[in-house]
Amino acid sequence: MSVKDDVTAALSAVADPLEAGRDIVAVGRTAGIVVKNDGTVGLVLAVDGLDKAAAERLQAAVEVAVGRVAGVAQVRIILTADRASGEGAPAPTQSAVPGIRKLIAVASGKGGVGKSTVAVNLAVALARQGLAVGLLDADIYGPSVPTLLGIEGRAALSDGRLQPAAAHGIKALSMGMMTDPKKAIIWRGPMASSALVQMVEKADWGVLDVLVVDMPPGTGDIQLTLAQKLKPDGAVIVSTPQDLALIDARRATAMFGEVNVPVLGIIENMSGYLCPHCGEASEPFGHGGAEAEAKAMGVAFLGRVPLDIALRLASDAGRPGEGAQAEVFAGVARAVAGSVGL
Ligand SMILES: Nc1ncnc2c1ncn2[C@@H]1O[C@H](COP(=O)(O)OP(=O)(O)OP(=O)(O)O)[C@@H](O)[C@H]1O
Repeated sequence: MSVKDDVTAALSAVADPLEAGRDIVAVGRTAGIVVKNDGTVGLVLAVDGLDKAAAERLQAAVEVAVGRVAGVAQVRIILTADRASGEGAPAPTQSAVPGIRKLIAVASGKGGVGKSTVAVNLAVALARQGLAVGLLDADIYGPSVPTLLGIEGRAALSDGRLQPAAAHGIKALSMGMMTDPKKAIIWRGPMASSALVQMVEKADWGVLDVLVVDMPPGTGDIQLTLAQKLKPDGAVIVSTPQDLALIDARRATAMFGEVNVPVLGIIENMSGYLCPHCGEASEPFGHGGAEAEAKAMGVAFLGRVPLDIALRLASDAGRPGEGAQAEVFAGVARAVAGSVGL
């Protein structure tokens, strides 16, 4: 038997607090069991119908039962209160999607500023910090996450559910894995945003600490609808130092403000040029513009990534998390995780 089977068996031995004679697996309180290589087990526990004390007792019972299974080093339980919860029920600790604790949008006011590069490297850096991470490439105009992660082919379906691909320690789904890359598809606004919301809600992500969503660039209807429907816990805005990009970054910040999504901060990408030959840094577009803009808007400045040919080459080859910029992304990941309470 696998560790997952043993975990399920252990859960089946926990009595349901409401339905006498039945266990918590039989009544459907458990879902999304994942077992990681380091022995961490994650699962979703529905505590609807229970008051705070009963929910805490059940959580403790599950922790003890699963913790006793051979091969389990750590147990992570995500509580959900899906069905109408009574007064005093615990506040949900996850995002609006059961099984996904936090959702972070990576956005930019305009295209081509390196939003996808940042989203992929941020996701990989978060995973290196021990978090279970998913990445949704919601960029309908130019989905680049498959290339950036070195993923080929279409997404698999199992039991009618889309299966994210595993790469570089994260799970990923992309619009580019839905269609023939050679065929252009024309999405009408509402169609695109509802397809994307379904990819968050219906795909088989398992239990995630955080889902990073690489948003479509810009601040139009699709972006606004997505931000409204996905209700991210926070947004990271990517900008280059040029004035025009900064005006768009301001628009993107305002758009998230409109739908009450906190902006976690701004990253200045292509900030200065790192000469691959002499290592000298020059500044064709200036630098520091995004930092000043962040200050003016009262949002955090998360860091700057220079124009680095090594980063572009690694990105094109599907090898994120390499080279001199890995440290910058690790710092951004720590700041972002901290600000959403991960
Ligand atoms: N800091 C950087 N140094 C060097 N090249 C970079 C850097 N950031 C991004 N690039 C390169 O710039 C190009 C555009 O980057 P990316 O696809 O991430 O941008 P985007 O904002 O997501 O674009 P889109 O408008 O398609 O969404 C890619 O070739 C990428 O490798």
